[in-house]
Amino acid sequence: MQLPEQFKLKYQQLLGAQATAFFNSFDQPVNHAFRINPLKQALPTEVDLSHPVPHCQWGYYGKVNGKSVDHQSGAVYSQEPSAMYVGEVAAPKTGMKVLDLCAAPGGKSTHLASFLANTGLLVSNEINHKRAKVLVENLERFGAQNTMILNETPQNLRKHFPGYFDQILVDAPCSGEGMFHKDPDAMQYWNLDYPSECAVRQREILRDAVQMLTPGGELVYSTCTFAPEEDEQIIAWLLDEYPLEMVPIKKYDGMVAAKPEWANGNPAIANAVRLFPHLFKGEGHFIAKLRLTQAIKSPKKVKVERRNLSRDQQQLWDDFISTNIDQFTPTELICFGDQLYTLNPKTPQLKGLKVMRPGLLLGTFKKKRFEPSYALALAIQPQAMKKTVQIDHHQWAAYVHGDTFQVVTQSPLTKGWYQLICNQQAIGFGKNVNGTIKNFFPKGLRFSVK
Ligand SMILES: C[S@@+](CC[C@H](N)C(=O)[O-])C[C@H]1O[C@@H](n2cnc3c(N)ncnc32)[C@H](O)[C@@H]1O
Repeated sequence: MQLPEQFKLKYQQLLGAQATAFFNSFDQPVNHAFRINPLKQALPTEVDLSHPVPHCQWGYYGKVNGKSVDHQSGAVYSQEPSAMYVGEVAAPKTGMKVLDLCAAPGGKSTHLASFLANTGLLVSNEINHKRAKVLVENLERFGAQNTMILNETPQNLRKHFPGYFDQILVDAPCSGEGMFHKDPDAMQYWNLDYPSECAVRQREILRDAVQMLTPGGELVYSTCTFAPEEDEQIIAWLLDEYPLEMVPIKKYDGMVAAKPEWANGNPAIANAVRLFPHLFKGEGHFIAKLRLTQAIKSPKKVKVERRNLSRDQQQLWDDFISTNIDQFTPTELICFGDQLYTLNPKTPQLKGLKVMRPGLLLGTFKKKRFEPSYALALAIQPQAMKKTVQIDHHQWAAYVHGDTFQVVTQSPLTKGWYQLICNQQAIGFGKNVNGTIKNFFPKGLRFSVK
């Protein structure tokens, strides 16, 4: 690969004897991997689970077919091996309130949701609207029930959530040197000054992030770049500027300590970790974990959002639940227009925020009926449903293409909603009308399986 000349000079100086191996790693095959989704009870069946990633409990080396049941049902999430270590370092505890500040397309958010296991609250935020839509798709497919998705600037979030979160992940926009290998186009933005320009933005984001941490709260900072300006030097600045202490990170084989000598020499920086592609089977990452030792912003008393359903809406939802689902009792509900969502009882008032999803989208009220959402179908375990129907791969292909299809069962199916199951995974809702399953797969997600 033709790396920028100044990039080579810079890393020749920084890495010395290791530089050649580092440059050669850009000519090696890309490392593919995926995580399995612990929120789904059944294991994926179309991927190879014989090569586990040592540093990620749900990680496996290998490729996922984007047009497979495993992918469409959210049973797997493609993620390169070094990016997987970010979620593993964060490892939020169940019940925590967690913010993923730079979240799209959702690799780390889905990983955080795996740890939270439908407890606590995950606020998954993306500043770019187009990317925020992809984030919604990926989180809904993953089936996380406790996630609010926002499309906000860090500055605006800071005003709504002072001192609020137990953990914040800043997977920062960066110069992306670790992407050059997979996507050589990423090189076109690079010049010698680019890392320092990115560092200005990273400091801005972090200034807002630390103010949203509760005392004792954790800040995880990561980049997919090798540039010390965006890695060690950012951590040095954070330690100088704020009451933060480093939390040591376990270094698996091939991972190395961050380099204090590439910043101001503060030895605490070595608690952070570097994943270099010539030493480790992955594209490369920098990860640091810090803890806030004293309050920066005293949390103001947060006014929480309130349930706002009309009596008719409540009745329609209760009827839907009693006919269709055995085990699902969201504590709070909220209507946005005619759409019904779960609402975490700790959710602060949402006025003034660009909300993509206040919680799990349950469905839509349409005149005198309730239509369940695709997101709900993917968030409920088949075992918790009253009515499911097994479909084969041909019927699945018809479903994801947007077609109706027939089902033949020993005793005829009753009228109404069914969760459709293929390879033991929930893949959506269908409505049975005389043996024909009407299709409710969202139009924007349809695809054809060749
Ligand atoms: C490295 S990517 C995040 C990848 C994501 N965490 C994942 O694992 O899928 C960084 C994200 O930061 C967003 N971003 C760009 N400028 C930002 C800013 N000023 N504040 C917050 N986020 C920003 C980008 O749109 C991008 O989606």
